[in-house]
Amino acid sequence: MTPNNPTIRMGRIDFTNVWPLFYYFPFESFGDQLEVFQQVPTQLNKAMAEGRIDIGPISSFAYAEHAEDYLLFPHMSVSAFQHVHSLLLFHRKPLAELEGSTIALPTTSATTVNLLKIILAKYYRVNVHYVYEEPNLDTMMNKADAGLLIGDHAIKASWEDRGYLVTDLGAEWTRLTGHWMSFAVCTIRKQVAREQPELVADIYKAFLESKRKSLADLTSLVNDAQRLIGGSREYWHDYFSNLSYEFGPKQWEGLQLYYRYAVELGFLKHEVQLQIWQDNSVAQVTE
Ligand SMILES: C=C(O[C@@H]1C=C(C(=O)O)C=C[C@H]1O)C(=O)O
Repeated sequence: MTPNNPTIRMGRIDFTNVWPLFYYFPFESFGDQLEVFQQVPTQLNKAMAEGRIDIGPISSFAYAEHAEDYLLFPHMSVSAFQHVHSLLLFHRKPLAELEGSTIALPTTSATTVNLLKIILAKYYRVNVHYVYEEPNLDTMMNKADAGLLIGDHAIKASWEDRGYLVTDLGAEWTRLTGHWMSFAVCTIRKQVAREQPELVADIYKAFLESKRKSLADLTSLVNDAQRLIGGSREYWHDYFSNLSYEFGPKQWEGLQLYYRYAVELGFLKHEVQLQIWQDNSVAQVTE
């Protein structure tokens, strides 16, 4: 990497939920200034932590673990107020009766596994045993009493009725707290924001433009999702319309509550300040 030909390494979540941020992103116009790595969230979280990528959406839980090194892009996230439709716990018994159960967690998720732990510990007060598994519902349910899936794995599993109870963790969070929840946030490594402010600003603007265009007319995204993943056009239209890609005060408030609970339960080592990227400067969100 030289100052004349800087390259930024971008992560792209390998799930449909982020499509609006990337669908109209003009990759060609950035040429070799941009390298893209498409992976599931936990792989991106790790790549970001190890300095192998510089920018892109990661689990909001992973931001909290490295908040001193990253900034958050405003107006970009994968958030919801109530149902998400792709963060699902499949279980044989009601949540309140899970005491002593084994729950299989997917190796793909950081935010939602901790959200489930928070909900069960704080609100249901059940002690359970967690095991990590590849995101396959049949394997999970063979080994455990409940299985959590996220992203497209959750969506596909939700289309087949295996007779399990299904809890949407976004809906459950909002029902219990009255708050929004942001599952993925868009981060930029502070050092890269400092060293390559213009390229970073151009990438940010391109993300916002992709989001604007995608949400203004979902037709192409819906058709592609149906063709590549299945389901109905109505399903995908509702799925994209129901998610929120905004990241502003309402989402910050929900996320800060999640972080506070995560600290309280020992899942995070210390309190988290949200540091928001701005063109050439940084704003800190205080409560
Ligand atoms: C809405 C979703 O949010 C996600 C959940 C994540 C997590 O649990 O760590 C990370 C990124 C997003 O993919 C989803 O996966 O469907």
